[in-house]
Amino acid sequence: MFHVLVADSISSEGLTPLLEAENVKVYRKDREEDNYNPEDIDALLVRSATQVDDALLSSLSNLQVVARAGVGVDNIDITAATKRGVVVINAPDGNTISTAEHTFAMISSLVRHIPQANMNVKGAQWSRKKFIGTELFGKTLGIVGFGRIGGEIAKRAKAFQMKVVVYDPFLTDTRAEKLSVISLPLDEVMKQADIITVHTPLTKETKGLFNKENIPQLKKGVYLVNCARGGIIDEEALLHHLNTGHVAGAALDVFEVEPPTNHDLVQHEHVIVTPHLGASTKEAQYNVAFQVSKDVLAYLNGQSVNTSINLPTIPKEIYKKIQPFYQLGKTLGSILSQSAKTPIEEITATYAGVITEWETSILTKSIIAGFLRNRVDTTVNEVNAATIAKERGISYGEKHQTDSYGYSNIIQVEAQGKDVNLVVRATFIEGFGARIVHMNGFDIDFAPSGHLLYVQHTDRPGVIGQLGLIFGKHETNIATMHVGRMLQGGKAIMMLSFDQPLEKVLIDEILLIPDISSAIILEL
Ligand SMILES: NC(=O)c1ccc[n+]([C@@H]2O[C@H](COP(=O)([O-])OP(=O)(O)OC[C@H]3O[C@@H](n4cnc5c(N)ncnc54)[C@H](O)[C@@H]3O)[C@@H](O)[C@H]2O)c1
Ligand SMILES: O=C(O)CC[C@@H](O)C(=O)O
Repeated sequence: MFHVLVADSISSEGLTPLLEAENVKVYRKDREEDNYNPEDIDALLVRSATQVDDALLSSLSNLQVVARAGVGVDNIDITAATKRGVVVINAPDGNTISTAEHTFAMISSLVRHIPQANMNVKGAQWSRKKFIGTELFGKTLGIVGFGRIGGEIAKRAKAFQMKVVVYDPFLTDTRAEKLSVISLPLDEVMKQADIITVHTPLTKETKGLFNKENIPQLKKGVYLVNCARGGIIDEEALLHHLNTGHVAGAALDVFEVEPPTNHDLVQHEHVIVTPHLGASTKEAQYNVAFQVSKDVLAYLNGQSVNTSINLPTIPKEIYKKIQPFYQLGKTLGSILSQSAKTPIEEITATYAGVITEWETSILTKSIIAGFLRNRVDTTVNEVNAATIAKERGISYGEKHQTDSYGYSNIIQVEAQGKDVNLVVRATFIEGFGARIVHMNGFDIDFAPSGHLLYVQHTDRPGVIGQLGLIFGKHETNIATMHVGRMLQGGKAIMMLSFDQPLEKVLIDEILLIPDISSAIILEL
């Protein structure tokens, strides 16, 4: 049973996939009767109210996934989550239309002074002259950040017969052409626009993108709109230039601190505000809740997710094909980790055959995760494998090759250290399962699962007999046995499997056999 905690106010209808799943129990933080143990929580669902910081992540010690029912993940410490192996999911497009519509409502309200006029009439006044507005028709709208929301705003602006100029360093000419907008450098947008609306995430680059120094470069009488993230337009700078009259007015849905503490700005007669309402429609809240619920359920059930922030996204049809190799990758990493008795500095994964047609980086991460899992005391998975490997000074890489040794697919993993060089090669056979087909120079054939013993010995008569005697004495039944050698009478290996874990004392006895050089227990 998976335990899911819904920490913020999230649409109940949108949670249906989780509420109806038989293997999920949903707790709502705001429902006193919902008692839960933080250490049992597998998945956490939030909007923007809950700060998912390292302290919260550490208190939810079993957490596998955090889902943000919305776009911005700035309330989630992604680095901390990644380090802890927690997958972060969001719902990138469920609230696009609502936010674009809200922005457009803000723009219209701003240039026609609707909120101020509304208050005027409700205050028993009738000041018609005071509220002379500006038409949108023929004006230039500057959109800074031309992603999903920016694009929807452009479409609406076109319907109002506005000229649209945009700035986005990652915008392709094809998309600009498709949406009939003019892509310009930021300083040009700043010079030309009568109204500027920002739709970027809040990053190091976009924090204070509009500031005290550059706001005077905007057209005198410009209108500024921020329905993205507080701080993209510096609040102090905005207030200053509203007071100088350079900025005619501003519409703000988001603030540097929420609820806002800059009262002079909020109360300014040319500023209109809403309490972060961009995504607050029934439709958007249903969409984002439904999207993340489906993804959380999929992730908990070991299926692929559509929109993870810190996990490579694999299309569903590819995921189905790749899944057995993904498990095999973990197993190969684990075999190497258990066989290497000295430090490993470099791991190389080589892929051949059909798998080279797919994205193999996730398989490489699963190998690294399998390798590290036995060695570190934190949870390691494909999310944090790269970070932890780097911390431990282990570099890794991957190659594709054409020679697949006669198999339809091959994964080979090589682990190198100062005194060690280990190689394991495996294949996955549809309907039959995974097989290890090569180990450290020897061709062999065994299923990599269960309780195994990997023995290196000299190919001489009697070695297997002596081993058999030791197992017989300890009443330990050998389930399967595979032998590989290069030359008659030369070095050889054995892979034995057992029905239960092996006792360490048995290994000490085996190592007394003169022709056996090593015996390593592998638990897979
Ligand atoms: N007010 C709300 O309730 C609400 C609702 C949804 C989204 N948002 C916020 O709106 C913003 C945009 O959302 P979206 O869904 O359109 O995201 P998106 O990722 O589709 O678009 C963001 C765009 O910003 C561009 N960008 C990044 N850095 C830039 C820079 N330095 N200068 C110019 N452009 C830059 C990116 O290239 C991208 O095209 C996000 O911050 C999101 O959190 C707010
Ligand atoms: O949860 C909300 O209402 C705000 C969402 C919005 O800021 C987002 O980034 O998706």
